[in-house]
Amino acid sequence: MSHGWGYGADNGPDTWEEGYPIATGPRQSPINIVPRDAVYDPALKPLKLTYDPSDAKGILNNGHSFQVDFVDDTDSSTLTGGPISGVYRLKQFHCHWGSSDDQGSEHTVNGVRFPCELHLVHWNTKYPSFGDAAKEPDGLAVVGVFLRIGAANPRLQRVLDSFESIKNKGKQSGFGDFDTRTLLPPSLEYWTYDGSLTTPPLLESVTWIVLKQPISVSPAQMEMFRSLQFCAEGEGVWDMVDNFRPPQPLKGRLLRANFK
Ligand SMILES: NS(=O)(=O)c1ccc2oc(=S)[nH]c2c1
Ligand SMILES: [Zn+2]
Repeated sequence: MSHGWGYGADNGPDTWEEGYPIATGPRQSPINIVPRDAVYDPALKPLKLTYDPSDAKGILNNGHSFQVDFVDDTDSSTLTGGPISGVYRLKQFHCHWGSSDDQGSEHTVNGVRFPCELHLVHWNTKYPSFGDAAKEPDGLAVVGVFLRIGAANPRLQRVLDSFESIKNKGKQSGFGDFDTRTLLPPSLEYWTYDGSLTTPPLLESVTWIVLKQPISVSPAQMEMFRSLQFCAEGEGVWDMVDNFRPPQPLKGRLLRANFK
């Protein structure tokens, strides 16, 4: 049985092209963000993120990251404005992180890697579902937030505290009443570009919205991310770390900013 994609030596990002030829496509993510190359676009609207805490459903270890899933059958948790048109619903959030504090993010800024990157995944309600939207060039919008080492972040703690119940792949537990808005930094200034999912199937359906201002995370909190496991219970010990895809070629794409 061919093992699935992952982040190991024999199934990591450099091997993904075998199963997913789009890996070398024209709008792959992540990218290295070079602020001086970003074009300020005054037509870009401010982001409007409206999240209902009661939409939080559960938290899952999917073998690649953890993800917090949301009820998405109404417009109660949405993203509007910014570079997108229409209404996108919050589906899930997850993170990517490193084995040490000097790596872990997927996007980089002037080549600088952050220890962790948060992704808030939304789908365009002009399509019937996330799965349908993920196949469309304007189907998804992911808000990326960098985490940088600093003071412990109390807003993260509720997520981190749930990790002991989802240590291994396939484990899930309830995760209700969570105000996702509290994870965002004070400033919603952003860069935006057309990209893709950063994990297989690498579909080129994502409008990326990467916030300029990071949020904080402490070294001890980063160790809690690293307590998760890639493998299922009883299948050995394989710390869930370095679950990030490195930056991909920009291939002539425009990077815009909603700030000067
Ligand atoms: N890392 S990411 O680009 O935000 C992202 C978001 C949603 C996804 O759904 C599948 S399947 N793979 C995904 C990757
Ligand atoms: Zn992601």
